[in-house]
Amino acid sequence: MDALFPSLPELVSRARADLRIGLPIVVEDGQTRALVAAAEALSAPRLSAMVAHGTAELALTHRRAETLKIRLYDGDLVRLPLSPDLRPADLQAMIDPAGDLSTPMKGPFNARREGSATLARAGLALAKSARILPAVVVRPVAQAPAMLTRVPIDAIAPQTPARLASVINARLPIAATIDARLHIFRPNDGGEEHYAVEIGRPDRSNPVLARLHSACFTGDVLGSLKCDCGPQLNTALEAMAAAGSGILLYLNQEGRGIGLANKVRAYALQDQGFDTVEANHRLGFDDDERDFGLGAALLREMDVGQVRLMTNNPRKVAQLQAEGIDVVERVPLWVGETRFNRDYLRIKSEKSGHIT
Ligand SMILES: Nc1nc2c(ncn2[C@@H]2O[C@H](COP(=O)(O)OP(=O)(O)OP(=O)(O)O)[C@@H](O)[C@H]2O)c(=O)[nH]1
Ligand SMILES: [Zn+2]
Repeated sequence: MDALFPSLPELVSRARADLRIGLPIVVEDGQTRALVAAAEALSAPRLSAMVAHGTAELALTHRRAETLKIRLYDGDLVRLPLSPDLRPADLQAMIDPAGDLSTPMKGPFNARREGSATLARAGLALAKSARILPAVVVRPVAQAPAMLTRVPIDAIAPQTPARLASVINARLPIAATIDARLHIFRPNDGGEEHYAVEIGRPDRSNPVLARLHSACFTGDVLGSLKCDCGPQLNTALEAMAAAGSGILLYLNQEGRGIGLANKVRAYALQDQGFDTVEANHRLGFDDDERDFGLGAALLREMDVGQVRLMTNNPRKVAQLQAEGIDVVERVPLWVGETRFNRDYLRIKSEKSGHIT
């Protein structure tokens, strides 16, 4: 029978789906457990039920805490006590920076010092991996309610990478070359699928011309002028076609790993005057939430051990090296500057260390 029960990665997958639809989950650390719900997705009746006992708290990342001027006692996060008469609009104002400038009189907020932040931290990690705002309502409980998904804390540890399996590949003639093949990879934790475009037949005994491209719906599909992703994608494919071979990994890490909805939230903040990094911070995210270990795992899956990597991002080079992929050369990829993305590209080199 045990074979029919959910594995830890499967529980995480369920938990992510539950959070996104506004259902609380139970996070357990030994005998300690709490209900955890995504603040963004909670309906008014569920929010009332979560805060009714007066023991619930709101966990926010240190990035959001900085914007709200909340003193940190837990290092990377804060826990704010929630009163039983909390109104949905007040919660919204704490978690969502959209109204920070129009209603700047929030607070002062005092974070909890007593108790453990372990379950709250796990809840925030899950919310990030579900691509929703990193803001969770946490309520300690003695017993786990039977109908809710229960996740042991060990399953949520960020150092537990998903295993990726090749699903299928097929020939795909594209504008850059007719000699291309599209590969689909699927993780075992219900997360996003990732793709590889293989151009020609790369010789694995030599360094392979490679690119880790992060999904950008606005740039890749709509031709947005706010970033350089579309031109980078096309230029990389054309360079591989010209060289006769190469591998472009298309990683579904939209918005530097925060998801499209949050990226568009960041764009709305950029409309208010914040830059790309400040916008991420106000939403509660770090500058870059991507894990390029994923790229290394896919390259290994495709039998590639050495690459000439097309990128301006030194983090990509460092993370691939750290994961055992030999980056023998960095090939710069500066294309697609427009008057709409000039500041964005400048901020990337000033704040994110991109090599110009
Ligand atoms: N959060 C956020 N993500 C953005 C923004 N603009 C573009 N992105 C995302 O950033 C990712 C592309 O990252 P880049 O920094 O252009 O490129 P890189 O992949 O880090 O580095 P290169 O290899 O040099 O291109 C894609 O996932 C885009 O969706 C933004 O303003 N905010
Ligand atoms: Zn883009």
